[in-house]
Amino acid sequence: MADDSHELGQLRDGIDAIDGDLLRLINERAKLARRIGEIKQGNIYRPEREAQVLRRVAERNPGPLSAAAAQRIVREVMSACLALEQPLTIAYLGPAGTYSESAARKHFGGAPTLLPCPAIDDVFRVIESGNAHYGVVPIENSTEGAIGRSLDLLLSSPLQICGEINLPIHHNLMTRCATLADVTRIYSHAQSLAQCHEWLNRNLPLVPRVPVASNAEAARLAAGEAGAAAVAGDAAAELYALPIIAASIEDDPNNTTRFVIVAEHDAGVSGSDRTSLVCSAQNRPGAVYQLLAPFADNGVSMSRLESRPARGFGGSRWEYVFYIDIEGHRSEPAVARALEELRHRAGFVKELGSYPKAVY
Ligand SMILES: C=C(O[C@@H]1C=C(C(=O)O)C=C[C@H]1O)C(=O)O
Repeated sequence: MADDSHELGQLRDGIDAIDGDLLRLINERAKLARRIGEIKQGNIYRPEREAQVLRRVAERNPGPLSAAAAQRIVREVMSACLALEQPLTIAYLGPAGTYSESAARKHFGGAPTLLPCPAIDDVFRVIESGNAHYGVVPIENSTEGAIGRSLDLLLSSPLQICGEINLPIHHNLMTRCATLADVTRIYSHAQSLAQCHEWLNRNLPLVPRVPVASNAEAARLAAGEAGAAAVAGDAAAELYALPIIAASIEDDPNNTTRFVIVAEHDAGVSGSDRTSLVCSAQNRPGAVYQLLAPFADNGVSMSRLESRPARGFGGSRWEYVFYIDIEGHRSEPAVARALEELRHRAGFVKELGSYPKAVY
């Protein structure tokens, strides 16, 4: 016992010494970042540089910490360093406690001020009016498909995409009830109820499901009403201090939502990038094939193709617009050539931005 405590004491002295070194080094790093901030003009935040830093952390990580754990730590260090250069305000689809908030924190860390917006339209508006630096909006869900409003706004807004965030979506059942048997109604967003319907059918088949505006709103209601439960994420449980009585109840364990970061500019080259664009095709045979040929001809991979009704865009001439994600940055020769050829073929092309692929 005495030896044990002697060894523990030595180990803790070792940890204290390392923490001292870490603190000194982190502050040295912060001074360099601050100096870079003084030299840089305009755009302070560099998504491509942050992606490179995080990728290198995974490549060089000697363990035993997992690459993801090491990346989360460095993400927070960068977040704090960037705040010294420029305190950021990030708009997101609120209210507080939503998955959009979790996505914003995952990407920007703890330092920025987060500004919850009541609708996706408001996220675009506050950035356009200069009341936030960047915005986080959902763009597609692996189970439910595209988020139409975000696609429509990207088409009509001058904002660009400067980054993407993949967030695994884990729904939890949270309630003040002691057991499942005490739950008399379940609040959640309709999409989340749909994503958990097998679990709910199995475990709470007779309990009414009440769709509400957001998962965070569901948690707020469940916190205040006896017998009520909510299906929502960890952030909502924490915000409303609701005990989770069943975790990860989504039917598809790989359920993931992809978010994009919108800003006045897109990002520079990081070495592993994606480019998003939207274009129109006429409603005639072979039109879509014609549109896509420049990518194949230039060896550019396409990672996503989504069509949407043109909805008054471009008069009645175009029936559909196509949202296309390709691999590579618009400044890379093969991508630039493919885009140039596309411009000759499509009635309309809008580049939505080039940005680093999500790192983790
Ligand atoms: C330090 C810089 O500015 C910011 C902070 C970074 C960091 O802490 O590593 C990286 C990119 C920028 O968002 C930089 O441009 O290198």
